[in-house]
Amino acid sequence: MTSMSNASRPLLQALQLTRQWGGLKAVNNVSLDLHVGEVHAVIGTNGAGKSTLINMLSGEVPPSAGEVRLDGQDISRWPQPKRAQAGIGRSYQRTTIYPSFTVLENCRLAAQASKQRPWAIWERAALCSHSVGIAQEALEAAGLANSAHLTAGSMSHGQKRQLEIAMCLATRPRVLLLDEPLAGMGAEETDRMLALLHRLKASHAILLVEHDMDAVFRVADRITVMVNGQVIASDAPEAIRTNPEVQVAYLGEANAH
Ligand SMILES: Nc1ncnc2c1ncn2[C@@H]1O[C@H](COP(=O)(O)OP(=O)(O)OP(=O)(O)O)[C@@H](O)[C@H]1O
Repeated sequence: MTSMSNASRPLLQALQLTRQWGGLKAVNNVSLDLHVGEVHAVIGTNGAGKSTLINMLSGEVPPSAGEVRLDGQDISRWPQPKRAQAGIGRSYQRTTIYPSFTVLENCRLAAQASKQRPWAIWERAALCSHSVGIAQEALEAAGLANSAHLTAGSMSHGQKRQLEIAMCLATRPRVLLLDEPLAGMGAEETDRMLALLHRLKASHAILLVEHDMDAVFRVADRITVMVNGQVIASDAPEAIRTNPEVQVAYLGEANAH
């Protein structure tokens, strides 16, 4: 079955989202749905508005117009921490790990930061066994259980990106907003990450912004194509591959490089 037949209620929805920077509409009237069980990829040329779209879904950038709904509830005015509490997790293009801490410590800090426990600042961090438990679960899910005691800075680029996903999982999200998780990865690291995304989609709704087209077509259940802030197509991968407008606007250009 393709995503075309997905009749479940979307977990996260963008409804006619627009973000204007001065005279530029970086995101222009974009609507899309994220469902548990699906990887929904958003592709487009540099500056198409993909990161701005993610930032509006995660709460880092307020929309100029339109709505974000979680479980049918309008969360457009919720700040980023409240959205994270409600289950919207995201990874960034840049690396956000602490290189001198261990893999487990990085994950535990992410777990702790996501909880509203103002008094926790007085606890010895290592004693916070609840967070350690969550961190270990996240490392297990991300395939890093055996690397828990490595110093994060000593890991390969691919493992660091896996750690970022683990840190995101440690916040116990239901939605994963992933901004170029495959950037700079070799073939083997890419395979590992795609297998991870495939596993995670069973229990998460995943939005994937990614430039690696081969990878996108391997893992996505639905692909939305953006050009100059607007959606020009949103469909199952095979329909996107053969869509003439997409080929002219994007895939042709991508193939030409
Ligand atoms: N804070 C900002 N202030 C002004 N303009 C911005 C800001 N953030 C993004 N833009 C502009 O909005 C447009 C969309 O940028 P965005 O980063 O969302 O694109 P993108 O599709 O993620 O690009 P890339 O693939 O290069 O990451 C670009 O023209 C960019 O210069």
